[in-house]
Amino acid sequence: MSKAIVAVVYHSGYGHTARQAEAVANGASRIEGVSARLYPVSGADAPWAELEQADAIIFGAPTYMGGPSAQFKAFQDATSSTVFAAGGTWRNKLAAGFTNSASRSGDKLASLQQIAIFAAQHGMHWVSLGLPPGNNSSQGSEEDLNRLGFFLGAAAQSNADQGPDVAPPLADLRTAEHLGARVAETALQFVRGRG
Ligand SMILES: Cc1cc2nc3c(=O)[nH]c(=O)nc-3n(C[C@H](O)[C@H](O)[C@H](O)COP(=O)(O)O)c2cc1C
Repeated sequence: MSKAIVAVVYHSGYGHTARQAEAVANGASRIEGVSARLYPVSGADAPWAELEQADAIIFGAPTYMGGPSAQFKAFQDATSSTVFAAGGTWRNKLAAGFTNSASRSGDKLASLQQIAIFAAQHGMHWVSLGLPPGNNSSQGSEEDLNRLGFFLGAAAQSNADQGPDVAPPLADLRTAEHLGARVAETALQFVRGRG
């Protein structure tokens, strides 16, 4: 049976986005035949050889000042030489993204868009969240999957005065798990299609 490797590469300054990243990886590893690997980054150093082995890379960063954190951007910029100029070695891998911030919007969309453009620069295939928006009717609630109503990737919201032990809430972690599982299933389809 075919196997697929899903890498989750993320930055987290204070631990909230790390919770989201763990949920993404848990969702991916639930899919039989998929091995999920978590890679925290905080600048230009990354396990480049291991990322090379991945069939899909899911990128995540907190939204800081309306975009991915500077530490995650430094990782992205490093790929200019380690990946792009080294032969475009991420071409045709799958990609997806997630972000977390304090406000419900907090301009998270700008971070997801930036990550999607980054993936496109590497010739990767973008996998969207694939969930309808939650909590957008009188029947909705804060417990809904995709309660923040994103399509491009998974969003989470962490109250500014709460630590990563309680934030982001379960609904956002389950949304992150959904993204991981969706990318894992798609990665298996790609791997089997190549065989
Ligand atoms: C430098 C900085 C900039 C921030 N900018 C935003 C922002 O633009 N929008 C927002 O909603 N929250 C913003 N926040 C709040 C963080 O996104 C939020 O605390 C998040 O949970 C941090 O994730 P982390 O614990 O993984 O670092 C900012 C926080 C910091 C430290």
